[in-house]
Amino acid sequence: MEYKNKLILAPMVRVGTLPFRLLAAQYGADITYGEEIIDHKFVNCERRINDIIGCTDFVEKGTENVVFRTCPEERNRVVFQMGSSDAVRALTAAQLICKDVAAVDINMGCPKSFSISGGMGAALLSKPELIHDILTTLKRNLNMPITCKIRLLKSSQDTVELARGIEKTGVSALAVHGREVTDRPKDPARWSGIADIVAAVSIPVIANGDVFEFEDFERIKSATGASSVMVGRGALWNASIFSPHGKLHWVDVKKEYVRKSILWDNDIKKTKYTLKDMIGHYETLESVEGRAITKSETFADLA
Ligand SMILES: Cc1cc2nc3c(=O)[nH]c(=O)nc-3n(C[C@H](O)[C@H](O)[C@H](O)COP(=O)(O)O)c2cc1C
Repeated sequence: MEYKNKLILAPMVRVGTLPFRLLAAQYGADITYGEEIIDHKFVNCERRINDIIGCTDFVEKGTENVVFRTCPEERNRVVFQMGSSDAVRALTAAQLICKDVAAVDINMGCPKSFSISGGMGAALLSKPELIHDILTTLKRNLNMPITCKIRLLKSSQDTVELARGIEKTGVSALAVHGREVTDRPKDPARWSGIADIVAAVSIPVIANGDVFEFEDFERIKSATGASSVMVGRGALWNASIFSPHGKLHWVDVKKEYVRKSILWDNDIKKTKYTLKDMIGHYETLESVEGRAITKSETFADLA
């Protein structure tokens, strides 16, 4: 997969399932990341072809719990993002998925306590040897692009050193969320921190943070020098941000998301979470619609 000059849907837990990824791609996203999946969970999954819906499922053994659902249409643009703290386990998980996705990414930015306490996500940022171990193990054993997503460290020098170390592992690209681990989402992303990394490495850097309008794609590219751009909340609130023809009204995007969720039999809880975040950005969830979504238990209720 080529990482230059791409518009990319960011990995988002509960949001980045198959219907949302297809939604973003329909509006113009070139590459779509799945929600982070923890390797511990994934190694206990089995691959099943789902002929009824026309997709491929990875289901927790002994259950009907679909951990990851994909379909041939997105094969060449979907990135499987994984949480891991162990090279061998990461490889075992990646080997299960490698034929069904375009690339595998390791999450090195998640600040949540379950990630940090498990040695995953942002915990990796202070363990360059483990980063090296995980990325080189994946790189050597899989014939597909391997990438990772990091946050900024406290000093630009440390971040640049980290990025150079990551580049040496042979990854195909490096996604940089322009915030530090302790920053909150409302704190402005530091595009200058991303620019420092772009100047120091020669692999494609994917710039991420505070892209909310189509025009921001060019703004962040010229501010950072990055070749590609990744969007999180801007896409969650209106996935048509990727369209060069201008954003659609968010209500139309919401309807299309519900339609796709039904079509692909998405996890109802994840659809509800995504819808509430989407709607909550524009209006109160105390509305008739907001309360009805909260109460709904099935797609029939939601529809
Ligand atoms: C609901 C939600 C879930 C997220 N889940 C993940 C995740 O699974 N993996 C990850 O690397 N980042 C995750 N993030 C962070 C985003 O990928 C992105 O780095 C962050 O939102 C900054 O980009 P933005 O300013 O465009 O929103 C999540 C963000 C949101 C809002």
